[in-house]
Amino acid sequence: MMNRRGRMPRILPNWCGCLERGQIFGRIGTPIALIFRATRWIRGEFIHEGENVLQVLIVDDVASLRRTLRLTLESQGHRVTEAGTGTAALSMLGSERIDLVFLDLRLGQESGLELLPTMRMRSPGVGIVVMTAFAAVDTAVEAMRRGAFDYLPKPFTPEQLRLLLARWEQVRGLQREVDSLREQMRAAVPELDLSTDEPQVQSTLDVAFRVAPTDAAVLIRGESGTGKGVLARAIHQRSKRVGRPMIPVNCPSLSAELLESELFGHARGAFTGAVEATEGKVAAADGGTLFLDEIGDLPVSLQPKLLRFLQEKQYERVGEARTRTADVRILAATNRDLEADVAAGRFREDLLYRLNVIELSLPPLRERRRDLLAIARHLLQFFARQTGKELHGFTPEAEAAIYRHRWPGNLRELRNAIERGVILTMDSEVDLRHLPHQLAQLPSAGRIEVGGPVTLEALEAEHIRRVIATSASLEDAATILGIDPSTLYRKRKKLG
Ligand SMILES: Nc1ncnc2c1ncn2[C@@H]1O[C@H](COP(=O)(O)OP(=O)(O)OP(=O)(O)O)[C@@H](O)[C@H]1O
Repeated sequence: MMNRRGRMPRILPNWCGCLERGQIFGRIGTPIALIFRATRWIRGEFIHEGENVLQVLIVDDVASLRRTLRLTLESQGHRVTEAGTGTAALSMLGSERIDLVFLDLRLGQESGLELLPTMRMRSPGVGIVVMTAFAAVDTAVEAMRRGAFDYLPKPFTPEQLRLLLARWEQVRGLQREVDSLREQMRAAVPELDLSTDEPQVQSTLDVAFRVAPTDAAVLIRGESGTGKGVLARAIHQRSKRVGRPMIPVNCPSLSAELLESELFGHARGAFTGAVEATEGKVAAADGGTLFLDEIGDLPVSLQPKLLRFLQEKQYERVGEARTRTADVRILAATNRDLEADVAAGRFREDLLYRLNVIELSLPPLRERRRDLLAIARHLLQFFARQTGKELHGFTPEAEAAIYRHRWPGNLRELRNAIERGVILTMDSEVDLRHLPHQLAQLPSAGRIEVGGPVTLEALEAEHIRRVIATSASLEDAATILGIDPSTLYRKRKKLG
């Protein structure tokens, strides 16, 4: 392998082995580290400060071994601190920023293996590499089981160490990427609060979470936008398959042929354009969950194949005779009347029975009056965080309008409306004028109810608006409301 200057690096001797025996660097450790670094700089291998520089803690009861490792690490550009006991190591982990720990498994009377879980608890993101002169596979396995990142047998060469550090850098990079993607997801998708004050929704959630850990097929029914996909994910997250993927398949999005290939995969050359073999979503969901959205739109020709897969866990790729198996839990959702589809011959009855071992039903939002404002406020705070705005909530008029609207698009429509409101407002509240115009239309009679989940302010605003609308003058309205006309004038101005 060539270095950055295009020269072949020399094979490095086993410095660590020498050092363990010779101890010659004990008194002149730092100058030697500088010479090491200068040599590496001349050879074009210099590590810039701040770039890939790790903060390393060496935990070993033998001072000479700590020094040996320290020299090698410092020569590679890293910063090192040392601890001779478990107690000292734990206190450093609690007080300093440490990226990586080299932990000797034999710490005098203490056992590094015993210390490992406490270290991880003290500093969850830290990487721990265990070292021992008594290299044994079972100790290594046990150390990894307790959360060690890697295992380094003693003696080791600088090259072994360099490879290990490079691997740690790679893992750290991936972890950072995962964290940043998670952050982006959190920003894009509201942290969903499934809690509810509606008894019907609560009993649906109770059943959902009771069946979640089993492998039973679940059919979720509800109008479009009622949160069927969200409920499916919540079930998957509470199942024992949570470490494996949940793969969604949108049944109406493709023709029967393409959907079959999307589900079960195809062999190379199975049809025009099939230049490569694909494994399909069933295989991708092996060990996990397959979420079949809009199952009512599954083409009739595909229904027997899905039924067979549900019964026998077996399938074939398109254009291939070989039978394959996959261990997949099926969750399905529909907004259609599947019984009517069965009666009309559009959906197989046996497939319906297989799919709805457990049936869950989500009501439309217009039937979740007790939850409506709580969900709206939750979404407002989510979008406020996302846009960096500090919002106190909705104006009473906005709340009244949210409460009386029928929400034909259900939670999806509500989410979009609140997002729009948060984006448009320049004040500390979201007002009716920031919400979609449909919400500003006059209420159909009786939508806002005394005793409903609505604030006093919203109730007052609605009452004032209706009394003014049906009174001949402001004075008449004030008389009906039992307040001074000037007070009513002020309130009316405030209500816009
Ligand atoms: N409890 C909730 N709180 C806030 N928003 C929610 C909630 N449940 C669902 N949503 C939002 O509503 C939208 C629709 O949800 P989802 O896709 O799960 O509905 P669906 O019933 O599967 O819709 P479709 O039938 O059209 O596929 C999504 O944007 C989702 O984030």
